[in-house]
Amino acid sequence: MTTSHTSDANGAGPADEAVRAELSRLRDSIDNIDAAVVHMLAERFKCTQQVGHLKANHHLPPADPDREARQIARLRELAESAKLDPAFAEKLLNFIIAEVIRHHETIAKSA
Ligand SMILES: O=C(O)C(=O)C[C@]1(C(=O)O)C=C[C@@H](O)C=C1
Repeated sequence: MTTSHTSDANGAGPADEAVRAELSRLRDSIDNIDAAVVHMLAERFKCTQQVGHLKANHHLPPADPDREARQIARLRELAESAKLDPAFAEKLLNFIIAEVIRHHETIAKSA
């Protein structure tokens, strides 16, 4: 059914157009945030690669559980004050650190 005051050629009316514009605006911001996350992670991995070489050169173990415990406690507090689920923040950090430890192990094997 087509009614000229609510629909255009695609069956979308003025309200749908506003919704599409809002969705597009929000998605532009999401794309910018995702790009920032990628750039920040790339910088973090540049640092951790250096840590990996330092540890391998000085025969230090790839993982440091005490350091991780401090990082998790700190990140959970930051998450809480930012109204982000602390459990999610912890899972994300653990996911990143697991990848870093894998890199450290690769560096140590090739040293
Ligand atoms: O700080 C270190 O010792 C690191 O190797 C870096 C890092 C991290 O990614 O933050 C990774 C592994 C360790 O278990 C703890 C922290």
